[in-house]
Amino acid sequence: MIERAPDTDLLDGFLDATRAAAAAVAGLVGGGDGMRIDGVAVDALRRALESLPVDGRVVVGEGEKDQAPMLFVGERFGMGSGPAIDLAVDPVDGTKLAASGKPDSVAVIAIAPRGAMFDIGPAYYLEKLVAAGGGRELSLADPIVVTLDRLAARLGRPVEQLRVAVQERPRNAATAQAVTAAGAGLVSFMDGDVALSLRAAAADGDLDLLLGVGGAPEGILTAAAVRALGGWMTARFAPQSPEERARLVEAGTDLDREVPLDELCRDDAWLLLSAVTSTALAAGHELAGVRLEDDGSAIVESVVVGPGSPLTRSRKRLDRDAPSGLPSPVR
Ligand SMILES: O=P(O)(O)OC[C@H]1O[C@](O)(COP(=O)(O)O)[C@@H](O)[C@@H]1O
Ligand SMILES: [Mn+2]
Repeated sequence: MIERAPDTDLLDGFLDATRAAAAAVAGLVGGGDGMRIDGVAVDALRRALESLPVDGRVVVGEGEKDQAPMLFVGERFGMGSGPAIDLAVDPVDGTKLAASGKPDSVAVIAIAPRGAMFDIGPAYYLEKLVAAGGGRELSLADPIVVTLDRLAARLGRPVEQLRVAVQERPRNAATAQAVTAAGAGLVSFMDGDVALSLRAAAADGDLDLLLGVGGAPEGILTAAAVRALGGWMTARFAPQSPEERARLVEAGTDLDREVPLDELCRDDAWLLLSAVTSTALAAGHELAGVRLEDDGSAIVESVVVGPGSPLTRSRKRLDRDAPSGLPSPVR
């Protein structure tokens, strides 16, 4: 879809929005106030998106489930003319990690041509399978032991050498147990499944697979990057409360259907993220968390994942007074 691909300047404009979000929360990292972090990041993102030369629409917002500040689904942004771009956004994935100064917290968006990203509707949660090295034969419908055998065969390594990330939640306990019982290495993580999913999709053996139920918006953000990383992903709805289930049923959702990567993201897409705290994305790709300098400027490390450019890194200083820079430094 080259004719509709955002040009380099536009991609950098979107990346600047995540940089502005990371820079805006720099002074709040480790301060314990996750809600404030979310609010400040949302404001900075929204402001940076306003001036982009696009006809922009938010299709996946984040924060509703936790009543956190958010960009709303359906919200329009940009100057109104230019390419029709859909946006999935999580101003800070890993808010708790940022509030406690722990790794893997990122300001993250994904962009794609209009209509390309799967509509999660009223879903808060998805069950996800994210794998390295391609593998459309891997399905959530199979027992985990079968999936691990298939992945091991595809990667040419014994199951014992596979590393499988599972978010540490009671809802994922059986999954974690099945991974361990099959003899694979379990990597439990508390939060931040966008960063962990990218590591799982990258074919470098750092992580080989991510399994379990996590946030639905994070799933769509992840899908945008998995193709470019040469990985595989599949997901299905996994409502975690009767209310969520009822909302999905009301919306006519087929809860049993597994949604493969080419439906989660139907066209070329780009994931753009800036590190709030230090974030490993693949072997040899570790982003430093945002750093505030004495003069009030912020150093932000970022990455773009997209067609033809898996994991393009950058580092940028955002001056306190720059138009697209820090809104007003928070300390
Ligand atoms: O914390 P929950 O409700 O189990 O939801 C899981 C989701 O929360 C996170 O751990 C953190 O997300 P936020 O910081 O955006 O709230 C995600 O990475 C994950 O997908
Ligand atoms: Mn999140």
